[in-house]
Amino acid sequence: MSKVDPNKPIIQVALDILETDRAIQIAKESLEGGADWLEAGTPLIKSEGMDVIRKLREAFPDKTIIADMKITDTGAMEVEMGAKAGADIIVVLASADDSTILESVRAARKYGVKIMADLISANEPVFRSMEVEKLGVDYINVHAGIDQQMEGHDSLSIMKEVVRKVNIPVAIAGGLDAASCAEAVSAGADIVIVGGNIVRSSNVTASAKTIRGSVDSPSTVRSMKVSKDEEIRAILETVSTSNISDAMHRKGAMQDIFPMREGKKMVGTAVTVQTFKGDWAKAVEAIDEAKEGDVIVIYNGSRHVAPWGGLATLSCLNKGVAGVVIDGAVRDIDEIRKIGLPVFATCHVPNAGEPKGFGEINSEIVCGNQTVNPGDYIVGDDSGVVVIPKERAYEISRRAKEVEKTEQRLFEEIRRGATLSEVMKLKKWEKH
Ligand SMILES: O=C(CO)[C@H](O)[C@H](O)COP(=O)(O)O
Repeated sequence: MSKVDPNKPIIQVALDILETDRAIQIAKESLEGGADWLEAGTPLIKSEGMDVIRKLREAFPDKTIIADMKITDTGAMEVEMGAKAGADIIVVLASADDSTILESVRAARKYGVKIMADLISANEPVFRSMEVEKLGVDYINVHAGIDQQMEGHDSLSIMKEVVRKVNIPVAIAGGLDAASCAEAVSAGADIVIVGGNIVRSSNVTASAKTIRGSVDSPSTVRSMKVSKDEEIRAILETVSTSNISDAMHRKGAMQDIFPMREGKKMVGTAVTVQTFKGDWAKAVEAIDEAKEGDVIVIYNGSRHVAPWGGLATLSCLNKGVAGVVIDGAVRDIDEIRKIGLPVFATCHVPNAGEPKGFGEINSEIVCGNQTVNPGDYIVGDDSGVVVIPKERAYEISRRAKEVEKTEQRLFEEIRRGATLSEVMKLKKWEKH
């Protein structure tokens, strides 16, 4: 059942979901899209226990089921549990002690199941893959964990080395999408393990089909190399400020800053301006400093005199500035709305201040009660504005994308008729 045909790579869908009934539904939809193997993900097993394996076995009697138990100790006992619950393949951490791996392999032989060794966080993963092969494991998984992926790790380069060193089937996991699956298969992966990009999709079947297509015809998939900044901006264009706030554990949102025109998304890197009540010189000079794709972020601190209006907004638009955020007032709101550049501010008033020239451009400021440094990523939409420190922009943008994917799936379940409290299993997950 769990054989690997070298000419037909396997798609293993990782059911990293917390509830059995949702996991079974998503498993069905993935299989309809062309997935081959079903993995009970580690969070699913932790949430539901080994019973989830029994339920998956009952629902899918002929399918290969993997229990991603990430065994670190008591190998024999845990493999026995997985096998008796109905798993075909049980995952052991490659970084576990040799004695645990040996015991897992022995128990697997006794109960007629296979062992997959997961190289996640293993020291010297290529060398360890050869060692665990010798210890008798049946498959190797070269894996960048979800937290590691958020910081930019990927498993492809290590996988390319591992496939040259071992003779057992090699799986790859870690944020795979259609493009990276195609690349992995072309580089020799026998099994691609895909979680988020299938199970958190609003159309699981279509997403599994896309992966199937890329795995079966990898040469037709084009992947584009882009810079980190381009990647961050591209992700931030697709997520909301609410997704980002969730990803930052409710940090980063500016207080009392509102869109002056709704329906305008803004993504860019900060040019900061510290000014004083109504003094608009530095705010306007910052337009000359700003580059295309920057957001000018101004602390002005007055609700009664505006350091910004229609002329400055048009000047920004001409320079390709992505938007403006002002802790303070703006004026000419009708012109600003017509020009269409995203402008976020505390309020609007008719009074202009004076261009006195106090303050600074590109120093650390506080705007909307959030610290902003030059180069931080600023995102605005109808919900408000969030600041992402530049050092964590790659990680946070990717985490926000995961939040967005999870919400897409929840929206789909609500569209199908469930209530929010049902899809969230609120009662079950209330804090005790
Ligand atoms: O084992 C896992 C995390 O430890 C995941 O199942 C694996 O990384 C696949 O999920 P994704 O494609 O979302 O990374």
